[in-house]
Amino acid sequence: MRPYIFVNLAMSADGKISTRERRQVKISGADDFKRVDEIKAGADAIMVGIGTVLGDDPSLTVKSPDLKAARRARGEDEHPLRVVVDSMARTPLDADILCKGEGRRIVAVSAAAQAGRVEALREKAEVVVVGEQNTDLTLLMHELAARGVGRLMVEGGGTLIWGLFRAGLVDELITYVGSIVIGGAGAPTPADGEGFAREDEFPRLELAGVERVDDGVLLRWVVKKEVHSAL
Ligand SMILES: NC(=O)c1ccc[n+]([C@@H]2O[C@H](COP(=O)([O-])OP(=O)(O)OC[C@H]3O[C@@H](n4cnc5c(N)ncnc54)[C@H](O)[C@@H]3O)[C@@H](O)[C@H]2O)c1
Ligand SMILES: Nc1nc(=O)c(N)c(NC[C@H](O)[C@H](O)[C@H](O)COP(=O)(O)O)[nH]1
Repeated sequence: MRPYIFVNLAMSADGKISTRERRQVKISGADDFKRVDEIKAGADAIMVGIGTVLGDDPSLTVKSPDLKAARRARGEDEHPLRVVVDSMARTPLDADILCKGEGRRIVAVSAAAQAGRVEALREKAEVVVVGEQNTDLTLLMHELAARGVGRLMVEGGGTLIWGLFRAGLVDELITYVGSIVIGGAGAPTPADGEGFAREDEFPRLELAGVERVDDGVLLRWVVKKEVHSAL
């Protein structure tokens, strides 16, 4: 059992999700940010990697008062459960994701995380320990499903997104392509990490939507499920 997992990100026309110094770039336009708020409000949980927390300090809160009221009317917290994948428990205790907006938080660490840091985080969030060195994403998804998470939105960054693809955990990829060029050989992209090397490893996608939004393009793919040859 695991949640339905959809990745939503914005990238420049040349495929970067931030600058080579990992500085956040406003890529989406007003309409796309509004769409992001809507899908965030419709999610049970929203997830980022620790690199995004350290780089952007996002709160991952729902912005629209109407959307927050609709969540409350459904008996839900104003904001989705916020999840940080943080193998070594490096989430700062004053991070916006832990401090801004009411609602539940989970920090997912590995057994290798330093005990003192884990204990300190327990004051601000539920800490889930899954995996030895690296947070085990598959086990984490079972933990989230066990807590009632049916729809999980992943915002990034590139390392986490590649890790999710490698574990076969992505059901849908939504990419907003903005009308800027960022460049930089080392600038983060939607899927970083180790990367796939062999053709037969590449996740295959089915294009489910193409839409002009603001001054860019919104692409929606459904990830094809591997068909294991019947042995
Ligand atoms: N444009 C966008 O839509 C968007 C969205 C989010 C983040 N970003 C950008 O992405 C950059 C951050 O990306 P990043 O790759 O540095 O960091 P990240 O957010 O992907 O976090 C990486 C960390 O998360 C943990 N982690 C990630 N994958 C894991 C896995 N498979 N198993 C276990 N632990 C895992 C590890 O601790 C790892 O160090 C920032 O510059 C941020 O601005 C852009
Ligand atoms: N969809 C999208 N378009 C962008 O142009 C951009 N830079 C991001 N980056 C992802 C980052 O995680 C979000 O920008 C934070 O979620 C905003 O921070 P808040 O949650 O509002 O605190 N995401």
